[in-house]
Amino acid sequence: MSKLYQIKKDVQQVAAAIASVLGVEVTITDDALYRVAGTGCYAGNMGNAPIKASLFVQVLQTGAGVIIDDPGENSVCLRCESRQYCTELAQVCCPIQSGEATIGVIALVAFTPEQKQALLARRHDLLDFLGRMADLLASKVVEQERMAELKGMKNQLETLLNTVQEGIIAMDTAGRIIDTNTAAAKMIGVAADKLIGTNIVRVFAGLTIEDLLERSRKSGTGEIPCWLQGRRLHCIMKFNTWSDAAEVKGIVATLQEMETVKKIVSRYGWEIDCRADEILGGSTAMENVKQAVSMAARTNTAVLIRGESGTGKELLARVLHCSSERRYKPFIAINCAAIPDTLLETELFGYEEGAFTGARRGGKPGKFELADGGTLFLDEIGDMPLPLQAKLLRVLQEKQIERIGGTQPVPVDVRIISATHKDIEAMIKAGQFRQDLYYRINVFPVVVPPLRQRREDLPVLISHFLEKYQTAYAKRLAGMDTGAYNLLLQYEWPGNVRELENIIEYLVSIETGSRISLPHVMDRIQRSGEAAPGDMMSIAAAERQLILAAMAKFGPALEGKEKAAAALGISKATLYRKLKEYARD
Ligand SMILES: Nc1ncnc2c1ncn2[C@@H]1O[C@H](COP(=O)(O)OP(=O)(O)OP(=O)(O)O)[C@@H](O)[C@H]1O
Repeated sequence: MSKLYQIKKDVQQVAAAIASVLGVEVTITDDALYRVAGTGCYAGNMGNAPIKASLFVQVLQTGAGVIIDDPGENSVCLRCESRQYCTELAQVCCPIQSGEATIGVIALVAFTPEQKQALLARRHDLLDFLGRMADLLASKVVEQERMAELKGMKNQLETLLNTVQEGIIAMDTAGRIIDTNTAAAKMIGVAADKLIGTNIVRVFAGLTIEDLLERSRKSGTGEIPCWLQGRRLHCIMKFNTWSDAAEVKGIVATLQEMETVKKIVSRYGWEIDCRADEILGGSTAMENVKQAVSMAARTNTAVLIRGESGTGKELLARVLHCSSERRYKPFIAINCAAIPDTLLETELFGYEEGAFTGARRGGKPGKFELADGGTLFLDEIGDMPLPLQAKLLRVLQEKQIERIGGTQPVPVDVRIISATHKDIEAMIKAGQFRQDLYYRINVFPVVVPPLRQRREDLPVLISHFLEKYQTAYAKRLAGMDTGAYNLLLQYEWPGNVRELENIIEYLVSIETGSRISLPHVMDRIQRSGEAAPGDMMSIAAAERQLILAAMAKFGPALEGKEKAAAALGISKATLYRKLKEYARD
């Protein structure tokens, strides 16, 4: 489609205006010689086939205007196919130029002697006038091209905005919505065209204009509470301003639904690195624990995991979550002992804006809301203060929470896994733990025995952590001295698997020789014991057992003692001193 054809309405208007002012007929063709507009006898003959007038061809080729007073006879007309039917008496022809290109021809035609006289009398003025009309049409073409370009850019931008998952709302500085993408309209539940013109503070009831301006000045992010026809829109909003020179012209808000944020956290934060075979240990005790976890994963009931610190309670809780139907939803963990009592309530249940002095703008969701649809792991539940135990019980019964300072209950669907190393039954007797809460959280009990009661698991754990930390420290060791290995097997492990993992990491990191040696192990275990004085006996006992085993193997003779000291990696003097101590006991 030619450039002139795209503005054919304008072209026809110009043709009609010229004809009525000058009293002659007008015809306008495009650069392919198709008639785009015409008056009088030309009016009904538009765009069917290219016209064959050789005069128009010449104007298009030369880009210069022509006046002829003898159509049919003029030398230009000699090549014209319609020459013998030509009824025209005079013509003034002018090219229509757009930049360097000639995009059409505009012509005035006289069919009567009066028209011819009028035309020829003012021929040069008329050529000049036609030149201006041609310029007018050329500028219309440019305008049309710009409009098409702008429309293309607008479509591109709209597609872009509607492709992003975040909601986007543009507004003026008074909060009046100017534009919005489909994601925002969908989140709010109102059609985009209905939102345009509405003030944002009418959509988000908790927002004021002052608040909006302050947030946008600081490019702030926060939750905006919002109730839409009884539905709570839980989203995170970020505000930015846009300016023209130094003046702020408007504000853009981006919205993300909490549900989406939680899905991302859940997907990328956890789902990918959690597998049931991460629980190591083939002892009967551990096999029973693994079986219990896999059974609990098939249910939706509350699980209470009990065991000493470092036995792997959190690991079991994560594996349980990942093996359950909730695996694509969040797993949120909170350690009730690590957070001061006063903060624990807000951490669990969240708060609304203005709930207390210093409360964050827009409020904050609690762990219950973040875990919605997934699992909440309440570690060290035995440390939860009594008043909060009562509130937790109510939430578990009613399956809804109320943020601190909030007025509306928020429904939550959360599976609870709790863990403790405390003697909860004794705490119940002492009035420190609510019995009714205990029944609620202990529907499915799982007990993890301490490492010292399942020593069969030690070899697999030792070799796993050795492998893990050799890779981490980019080292390759030839293994471990027998004495060192035996000490690890005999030690009491009061800190359970966590302590074992820490010690092996330390041993791998400091070892400069090819094998992990007994003195390093003894030294490290000794220091571990110093941190927990109650466990000193177990280290001493392990050491005694080792030395006596070596003596039994190599015999009490001088040579045997020398061999035992060498195998244990200690000096003969130390061996004699130790043996003297044992003899005194
Ligand atoms: N059976 C196991 N197999 C492999 N790794 C384990 C095992 N048990 C524990 N671990 C590892 O030991 C470390 C401590 O485990 P975790 O934090 O789960 O213990 P916990 O009982 O929850 O401790 P706490 O009561 O102190 O919170 C983690 O690095 C965990 O991966």
